[in-house]
Amino acid sequence: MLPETPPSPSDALPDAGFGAAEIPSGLTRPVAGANAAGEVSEPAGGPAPDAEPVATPRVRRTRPAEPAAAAEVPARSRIEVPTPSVVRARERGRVAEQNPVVLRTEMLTKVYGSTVAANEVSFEVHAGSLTGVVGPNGAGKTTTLSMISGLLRPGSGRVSVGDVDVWADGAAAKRLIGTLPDRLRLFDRLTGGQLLYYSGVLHGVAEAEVAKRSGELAEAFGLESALDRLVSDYSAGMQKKIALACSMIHAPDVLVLDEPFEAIDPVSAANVTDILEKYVAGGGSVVMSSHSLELIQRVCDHVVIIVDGSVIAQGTVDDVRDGVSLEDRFRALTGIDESQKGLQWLHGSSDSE
Ligand SMILES: Nc1ncnc2c1ncn2[C@@H]1O[C@H](COP(=O)(O)OP(=O)(O)OP(=O)(O)O)[C@@H](O)[C@H]1O
Repeated sequence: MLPETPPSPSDALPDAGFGAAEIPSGLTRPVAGANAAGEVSEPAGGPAPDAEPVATPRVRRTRPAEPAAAAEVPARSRIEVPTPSVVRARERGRVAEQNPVVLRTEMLTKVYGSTVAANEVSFEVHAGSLTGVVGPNGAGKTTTLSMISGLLRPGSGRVSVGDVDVWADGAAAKRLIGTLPDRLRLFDRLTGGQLLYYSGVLHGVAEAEVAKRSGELAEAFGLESALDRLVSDYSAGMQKKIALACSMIHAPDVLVLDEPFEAIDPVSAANVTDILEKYVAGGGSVVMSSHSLELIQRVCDHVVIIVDGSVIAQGTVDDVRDGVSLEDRFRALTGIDESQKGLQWLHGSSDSE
């Protein structure tokens, strides 16, 4: 039963032990080739792109032990320089290519009257990969992501997560997929805590585990103090964050996120990036759309470019951008500069001249 007051993070988690940007340990997933410490190595047998999804036990991350004694502290402490996201993404892209395919779209098509919103869209996502889906307005990104996450029935084509056909076995697929849909339609007369509670139990997570994960997710997304408030009273960015948290609470294999960074402030965006990077480092996979090509280039290891419903380029970010910035590549592929040429009346002299 739903508690009248949703479980407070502090009640549920006496000492969760996670920093503000740390993803809850229960949400990490195994990666093919990961050792007990969660480090990834290439499989001995080489690439296995069509292998079944990973079924090894989850990788649990533990805190390193405290230094035993002051005498162990080196005379001059080393300054830790964090690896930039872009370097991590490049390395992750290489490793992910060796991992099994967890998500596959095959010839996904959706037609509205005379508009072909998605035209035979086919691509694959490997375990441990962060894939960006980009394209101009109206290109078909939301249509494609909605068909992947089981929210919009394709006209034709197939989408599978592991060996589950999303449109043949929706219930099984929804346990494997976490979704942040376009145009959030949240049950906003619930509190944030209640929304997390329902998202968890409706995905079959045990109540005690939901309480634990809710606390950890609220802490990770900086929403601890907002859990007792109605979601309708949240700001746009807070609503996005609670929706993201809800998409993760059942520790899915794949996150399908439509513009997860929209309306989120820069500090929170860095925090969300960190959460997503840790999720994929634990073996999860993310497919997300964004209009920020700078963000996609920095954070994602793979990219799919869709124009007029069709995939016009896909692969690792480095392969697709081919030595120039992703934005320059995108402009060249989509001809977006060309489409602006007819606006001289706006850019130049006034009508009265
Ligand atoms: N329910 C609908 N009925 C009719 N046409 C639709 C419907 N949904 C989407 N479309 C059309 O399908 C095309 C693709 O839309 P979609 O929302 O997938 O694009 P998008 O790439 O997500 O765009 P944006 O970047 O603006 O969010 C557009 O031409 C859109 O007008």
